[in-house]
Amino acid sequence: MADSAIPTVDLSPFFTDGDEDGKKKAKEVIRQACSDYGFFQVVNHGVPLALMNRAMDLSKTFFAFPDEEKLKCAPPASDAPVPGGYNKQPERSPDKNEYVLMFPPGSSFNVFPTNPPEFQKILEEMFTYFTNTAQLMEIILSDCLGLSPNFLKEYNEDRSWDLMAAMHYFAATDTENTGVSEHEDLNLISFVFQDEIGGLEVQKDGQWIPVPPIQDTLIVNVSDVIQVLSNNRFKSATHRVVRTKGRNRHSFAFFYNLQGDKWVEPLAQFTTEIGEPPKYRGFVYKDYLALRKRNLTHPPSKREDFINITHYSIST
Ligand SMILES: O=C(O)CCC(=O)C(=O)O
Ligand SMILES: [Fe+2]
Repeated sequence: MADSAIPTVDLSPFFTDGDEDGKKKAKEVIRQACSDYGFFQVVNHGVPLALMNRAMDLSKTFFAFPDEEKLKCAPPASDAPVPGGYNKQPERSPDKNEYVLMFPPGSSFNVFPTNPPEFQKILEEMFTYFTNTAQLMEIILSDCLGLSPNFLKEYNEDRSWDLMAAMHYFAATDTENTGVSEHEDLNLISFVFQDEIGGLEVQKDGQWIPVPPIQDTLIVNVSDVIQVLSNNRFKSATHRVVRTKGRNRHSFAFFYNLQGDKWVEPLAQFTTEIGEPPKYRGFVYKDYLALRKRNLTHPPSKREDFINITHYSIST
């Protein structure tokens, strides 16, 4: 079955001392999944399940409020890299969703709903746990790439651009069902926690594979920066969200990110040191972010003209 093809990895060996064999086996599955798909799921990932369920319930409560209530935490004018707070996709966008976006707890860019009252605290807790799991994941991915386990951590220690979105997708209509159009995430590593409705799909060999909702799992997605650093060893997965008729969908997406001034280019370990040509020219991360934002503010008329990471590809 196509949908069972997304591997699920148990991360518990990484939370207990001594299970070297368990760690090795998990890393082997992750390494393979990252080069085949850029997508896998994890269980026993360290994020408390009661917290995840509570966050999902509160998010459903928030998004069921009238616009007037939700707009109380609309983004104020600020120099944030992306607007924190409540956002709804513009009418002209094919993506029919709304979301609350946050930076790390304590960030001056954050604007939180005050209703339901517990929502802010629970969002902040989710963010902290997601960050811890992402820090574990960056050690695992560094290792899987044959780099020193601290490589990615040392490459970017600045956590101030990390993001989390609580998302709500409207039910599909008779004529359209796009939740999020096909894309690759631009950051380092993404996590998705989806509700029981499903709709997330990942592309492999030109086919769309549904990622079925499995309770208590997190979906892990390798993103563009890892693909560039690894000179395509690991894939940044193309994915999308398809909406369901008659059912609203909720999810959380966490984006473990780079600080905007970071320089991104294929690492020497995957190019000069092994005599392979780089597949990308280098760029400043925030310049790429600005181009991707332009896709949304000034959408090109043809899908193929949307900027993605191939903008920096070196043709061979
Ligand atoms: O809601 C989801 O399942 C995924 C959302 C997503 O891919 C994104 O926001 O980049
Ligand atoms: Fe995404």
